[in-house]
Amino acid sequence: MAEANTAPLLKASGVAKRFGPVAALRRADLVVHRGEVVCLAGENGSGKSTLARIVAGAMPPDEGAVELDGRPAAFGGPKDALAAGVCLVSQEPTLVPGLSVAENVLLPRLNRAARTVRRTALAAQAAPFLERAGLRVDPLRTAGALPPGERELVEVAKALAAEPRLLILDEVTTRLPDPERLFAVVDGLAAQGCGVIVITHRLREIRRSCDRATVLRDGSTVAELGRDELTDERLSSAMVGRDLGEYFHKRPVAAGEVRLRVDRLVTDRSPHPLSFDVRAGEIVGVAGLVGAGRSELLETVAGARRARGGGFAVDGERLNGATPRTARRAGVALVPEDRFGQALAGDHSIRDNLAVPWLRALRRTDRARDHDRAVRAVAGYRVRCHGVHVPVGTLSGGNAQKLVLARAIGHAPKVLLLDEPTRGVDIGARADIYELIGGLAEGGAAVVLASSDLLELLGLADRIIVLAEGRQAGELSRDEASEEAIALLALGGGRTDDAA
Ligand SMILES: Nc1ncnc2c1ncn2[C@@H]1O[C@H](COP(=O)(O)OP(=O)(O)OP(=O)(O)O)[C@@H](O)[C@H]1O
Repeated sequence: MAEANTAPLLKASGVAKRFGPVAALRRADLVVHRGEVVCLAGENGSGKSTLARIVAGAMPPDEGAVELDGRPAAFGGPKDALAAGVCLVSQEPTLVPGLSVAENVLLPRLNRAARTVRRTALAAQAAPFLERAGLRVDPLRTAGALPPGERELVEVAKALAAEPRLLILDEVTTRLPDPERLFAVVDGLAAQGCGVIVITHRLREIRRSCDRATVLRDGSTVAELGRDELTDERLSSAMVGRDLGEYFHKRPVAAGEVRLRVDRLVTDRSPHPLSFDVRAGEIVGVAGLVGAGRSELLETVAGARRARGGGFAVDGERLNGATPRTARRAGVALVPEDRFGQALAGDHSIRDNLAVPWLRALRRTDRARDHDRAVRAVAGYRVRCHGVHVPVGTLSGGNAQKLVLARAIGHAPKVLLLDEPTRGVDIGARADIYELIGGLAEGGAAVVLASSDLLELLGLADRIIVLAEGRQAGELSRDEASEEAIALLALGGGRTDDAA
């Protein structure tokens, strides 16, 4: 017993895993001690999620050993891992959409305990975990009705309710407007002796929350960085193997013709009309907390939701009652937040997914052209894959996101609507994507960028519109914009520009 206590909480050594011809992990090592927060870092496709899933019992390794408290952890599945206190919050959703928020939060416990608990009692039990996760919703609401950001917080609450000894957070913060709140929870868990593995591409979050970092490259552990070594330079050169230099290249603020005019638009989330213009060559940022109405605004302009009032126009042509098809014809492209729900067909190949917007226009498919286009996109966006014939569902999260972008940008849109475009994308590819977005704007497109990554907004946007509870809380020029100014408006402070 004493021996077990001195062993690390988690020790994974020499872990290898193949998926057919793809070696997702070759030789991965990872150690986590009690009370430690360890970052698992690496480029898209380096094997982080695969290692996380093996540790959490979702699949066995082909080779290598996973030990918990010094004992072999041969879990038969995630339930076994959960029973041993290992809990994974993964990149892709696990909530049961038809169940209530409370039932989802308590699902792991419900399996163990009696199932006849009344709904109101469940709501009361779930409430403290929702509160800790920072989500204010009625616990009896149906989980499937929540927007993606709020669903992510339900996932966090569900993990907290499982009272983990080892918590794995795989790209969780990319959907959260206030990652600091989650990191405060992580600090609290670590102080109680819980081990935490954080997977994130945001270097600032690594520095903020982690005691050290284990870096994977091509499926093998290549570096261990201590707390003092968690600098942007050390992290990025360990992950990518090259120096990335400056991320954002400031473009002169463009003053072309108005390309997108949003005119007293009322969306599902914003009963208060929204009005703004985006000129050719401009990148306009949209900031706001979860539930502020960012995604609904973009989806309405892309024709994926019906406008409840007002309208919008592209190059002076009003698009009333737009459908995705009419919006696309008018030159509007959307990169949605929910990549698998709205953008990609997981069972279909990279080639077919990239071809989708052109299929209808061409009326017949040109396989050779689709193939060439896919090969070019995969090379240009550095998508890690084993050929363009593989199903996109087998790609790592960040690589799938690159495909959604490749498809939207490849369509040479007049208006590009980006909803969390770099969610889960690694730092190397992120630099490439920022350059592409900037290039598209310079070519005359009007770009609307909704992001919860404030550095991304501040680095790319010419001006920033801040939404708060479906209302246009204010607009900040490049000179006025700062993290503090955005946060103040997003929290409801500052002026209100109600365009009613
Ligand atoms: N089920 C699967 N079938 C086939 N290939 C897979 C499967 N799951 C993962 N892979 C491949 O294994 C490699 C590692 O993927 P993994 O998701 O672990 O990477 P990651 O480091 O988490 O990437 P990201 O930062 O993009 O999330 C990738 O090349 C991916 O395409």
